This record gives sequence, structure tokens and C-alpha cells, in this order.
Amino acid sequence: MSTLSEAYADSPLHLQHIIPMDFESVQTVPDSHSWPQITDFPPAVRSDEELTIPIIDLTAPHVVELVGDACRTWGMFQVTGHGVPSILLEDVESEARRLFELPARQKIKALRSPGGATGYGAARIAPFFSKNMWHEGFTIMGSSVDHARELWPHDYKRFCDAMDDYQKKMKVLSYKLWLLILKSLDITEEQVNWSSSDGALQLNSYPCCPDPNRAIGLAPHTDTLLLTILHQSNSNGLQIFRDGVGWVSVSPLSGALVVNAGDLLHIVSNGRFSTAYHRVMANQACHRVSIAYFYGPPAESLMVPVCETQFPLYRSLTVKEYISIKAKHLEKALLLIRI
Ligand SMILES: C=C1C[C@]23C[C@@]1(O)CC[C@H]2[C@@]12CCC[C@@](C)(C(=O)O1)[C@H]2[C@@H]3C(=O)O
Ligand SMILES: O=C(O)CCC(=O)C(=O)O
Ligand SMILES: [Fe+2]
Repeated sequence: MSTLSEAYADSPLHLQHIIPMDFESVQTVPDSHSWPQITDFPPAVRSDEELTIPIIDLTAPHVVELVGDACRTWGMFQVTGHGVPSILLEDVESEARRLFELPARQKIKALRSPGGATGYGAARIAPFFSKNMWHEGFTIMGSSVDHARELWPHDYKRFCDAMDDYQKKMKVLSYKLWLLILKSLDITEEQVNWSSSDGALQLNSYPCCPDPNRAIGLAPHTDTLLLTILHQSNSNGLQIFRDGVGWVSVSPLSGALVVNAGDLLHIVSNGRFSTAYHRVMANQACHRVSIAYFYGPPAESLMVPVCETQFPLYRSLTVKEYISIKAKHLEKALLLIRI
């Protein structure tokens, strides 16, 4: 049985040449990071409701309906009442900041290897764009000890402990959200043919940018797996694209976590739930750090669109196969498996 980590490693992207820049040392945006036309944020002419993603208290009485509505209309919502202690959110964020504040020559020691899925480096989507992003990332799947030891030979334990605790809490919360999502789709756990799960943690860093109108934090993309839980710290930048409205900002709400649907949920729901198309804008004033947990089925699981009243929109395929199609075709992956 292969793991998610093996599935991503088996679909390598040519990222070796894209090593994050030493952002500390630059005072202007170099040509390699200068994107044309990114100031296309539309004027806010709609009502407030259309310009804000839903906020859902997970202890509310009609939570199943609320989650279903949010996934149908936005593919993204913020959750409160999620049970993740604020001290853990603070701890994981401060350990992520400690990592990204290391000198560039130190971070390179934990560089993701060419055939690997974990460690320090550019986002997996980077090779699909001709310009680089104002971003650096660190991916963890399971234990982070090997890479953390490279970074802090004598002081890696507190980083690893925070990441382990956080992954455990995220796994529990993801499962809770997954059950709510299944209920809202009127699907039973038995109808999907997997019973365990797999996940990955991604630490994202968006250093202060001297000219945010020319750079982009993270280019527009959808997440691959079932759902993502994001702790976006207290800084702006995240935006979601809504048809007929344009790019909508997701303002940080203290203590809340952002949840978004990924491609696999779109497939399993047979298109009833939208996969969230989102991006991160660069920021001049502050160094944004975010922590994303990606939740998915085991790599060998078969994804079958489930819907009693419609023909399947997508062909069935394994998680592993979808990861490999996305590694080659990115945004076109969903179209390529459409029936
Ligand atoms: C499990 C994963 C999801 C992710 C690829 C990864 O192996 C770890 C990093 C994740 C991330 C974060 C930034 C955006 C994204 C599209 C990317 O390039 O790397 C996602 C990946 C994804 O959803 O496929
Ligand atoms: O940093 C953010 O707000 C978004 C990160 C993201 O989209 C991702 O990790 O997939
Ligand atoms: Fe994302």
C-alpha cells in the first residue's frame, strides 16, 4: 500500500531549479518574480453577503445544512467552535516563523530532495508558471524529525512536538468535517470505499514584499485532496474566486480556521461541491505565515462520483492516479477526467 507521501514523490515536478530566493537580501522585485497584470481585484459593488465567505460555528444546531450550503456556493468557509486550543495555534505559528526566519543558507539544508515530497522549497505548482512566487514552503508528512535535525541539530524537538500535536488535532477535526460533509451530501461512510485517511502539513511563508503590485504570494490554484484546513494567522492576502463576482478577500478572523474543498471532494460529490479556486496576494507591511493541513483518503483509494440523481460527471480513478494527472496538467486535470 503506498502513502500520500509516496504518491506525491512518484509524481515529481521539476522543482530543483526553483529554490526560494533569499528574500531578506532584496530591496526591489527582481524580473524573475515580476508578474504582469495582477491588480485585477474587482470593485466591491455587491452586497456584503456576496463578498464574505460564510462563518460557521461547529457547535450550531443546523451545522450540516450550513456546511452543505457553504460547500455548494463557495467551496470555502471559516469555522469557529472547532476545539483546537488557541495555544496550539500560536505554538505552531511561532515554530513556523522560527523556521522561516532562519538564514537562507540554513533553510537550504532541509531542501526537498528531487524525488521527495517533504522539506523546504517552492510550491509544487511553481513549474507551471514562468515567474516565481513571493513564497517559500515547508512540507511535512508524518514525522518532521529528519529535516528539523538538519535545521536545528541541538534544538529540533520543540518544532517536531508542535507539528506532531497539530497534525493529530487536524486529523480529528478533518474527520469531523468529513462526516458533516458526507451527511450534507446524503452519502454514508459505507458508500465511499475507504475507511482510513492520510494527510500533509504545509507551512507557507510570504515575506514582506517591496512592491506587492508586481509580485504574487501564491498563484491561483485549487487544492488536490478532499479538504484543506488553514490557519492563516492575522494577516491579509488570501482571496477566493467567485463566478460572477471576482476575487474576494478572506479576512482573518481571530481563532477561526478556514476550510476549503479540494478537487477530490468535487469529484466524489459529482460536481455538487465546488473546488475552491484561490490565491495569495503579496503584502508590503507584514510577513504572512500560514499553516495548511491537507486531508485525503489513502493513496490507493478509488474515487467514485456519488449521486443518486445524476449520471457521473467524472470517471472513477485512484487518488494516486489523480495526483499524477495533476502533476502533468494542473488546472486541466479535472477536464481530462470528465466523462
Ligand atoms: C499534500 C500536498 C498538497 C499540496 C502538495 C502536497 O504534497 C504538499 C503541498 C501542497 C501545496 C501547498 C500549496 C498549493 C499546492 C497546490 C502546492 O503547490 O503545494 C498544494 C498541493 C496540492 O493541493 O496538491
Ligand atoms: O496561505 C494561504 O492563505 C493559502 C495557502 C494555500 O492555498 C495552500 O497552502 O494551498
Ligand atoms: Fe491552496
